[in-house]
Amino acid sequence: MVSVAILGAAGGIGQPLSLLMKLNAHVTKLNLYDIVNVPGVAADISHVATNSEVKSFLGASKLAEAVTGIDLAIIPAGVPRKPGMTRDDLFKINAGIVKGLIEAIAENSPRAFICIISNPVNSTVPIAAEVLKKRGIYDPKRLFGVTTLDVVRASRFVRDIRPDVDAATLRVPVVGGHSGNTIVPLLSLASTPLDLSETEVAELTKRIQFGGDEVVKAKDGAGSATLSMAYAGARFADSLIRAIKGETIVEPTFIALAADTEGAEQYRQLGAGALEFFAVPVELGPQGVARIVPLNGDVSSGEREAIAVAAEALATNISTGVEFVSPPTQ
Ligand SMILES: NC(=O)c1ccc[n+]([C@@H]2O[C@H](COP(=O)([O-])OP(=O)(O)OC[C@H]3O[C@@H](n4cnc5c(N)ncnc54)[C@H](O)[C@@H]3O)[C@@H](O)[C@H]2O)c1
Ligand SMILES: O=C(O)C[C@H](O)C(=O)O
Repeated sequence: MVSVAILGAAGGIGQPLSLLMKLNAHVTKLNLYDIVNVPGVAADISHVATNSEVKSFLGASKLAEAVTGIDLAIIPAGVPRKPGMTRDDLFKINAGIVKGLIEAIAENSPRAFICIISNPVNSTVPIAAEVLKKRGIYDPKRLFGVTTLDVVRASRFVRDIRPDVDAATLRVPVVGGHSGNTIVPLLSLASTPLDLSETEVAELTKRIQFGGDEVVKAKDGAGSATLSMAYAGARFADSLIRAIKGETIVEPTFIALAADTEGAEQYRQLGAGALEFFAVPVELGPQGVARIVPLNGDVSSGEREAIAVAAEALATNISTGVEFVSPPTQ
């Protein structure tokens, strides 16, 4: 029995993500919540011949009910980028949306696992943590910023220049955060040695860091990645659900390093320093984060420099999120 709520279910990500979660055989209850259009989406998806029960929740008055009795909330609610915008430009609108949704989850399903897709992830995850801390129910093992799309892109973009590599099984650890130069792919530690030239590493790194921009540009004002994100979000949610049921699965995700203080140490020394949140490879288990997985070798000097750049930007993104909920006292 796994009950999942998708908040922002009628959106560009929400719709295909809801469909993919309907296809997930572990899911028994699927609550679809949005402030517009969700009855049609839920009616449509409810006809798919799997055993889960789909319910529609439209508007703020239904939010509490949508998140009552759930094991897992997946949150793609909020506005996407248009050309020329950074993810940080979304903060003004999305910060308040995420805060409100987390408050409802905290009130009605305080032990639910929470996966945040809404951008800027580097700040919306700290917002969520702060809301949960204020309520005294924060468990860093149960809160995740979904960075799976960066890992998915890394595997696929490597294949573009190494056609002998299997994009579906190649794993490139991606650490840091989820925006521009906070995204740090560790190509030197890919699951298959890639033997890349310096130029190839530089070009691939840049493409992985700014892969989102390719989609924003191609959609030309109609939003950002939705279908690849739904795939990535469904993959992360499936991994988490299977881990809750007892499988051991590793996925990179943006979490509180406090979730595994011992495992975090290697990443702190690599450049995460005192940052509260960082994307790291995480072994998932029945309680969420089971442990932070150590890297399987030494990072290159270029990767170490990229982590330092990421850490500086992340420090600002994280405090912007924290201070949105807990403004500093003068
Ligand atoms: N983490 C990632 O890798 C990643 C990847 C792609 C997109 N994103 C982010 O995901 C978010 C959604 O993108 P999209 O393309 O689906 O946007 P979209 O505009 O197509 O859909 C967003 C949905 O959220 C709903 N919404 C707005 N306010 C809400 C509220 N208070 N409660 C519930 N639902 C609400 C809207 O009605 C809409 O249906 C954006 O912030 C985008 O930047 C993140
Ligand atoms: O690029 C965006 O704004 C959406 C998302 O974060 C992505 O990486 O595709």
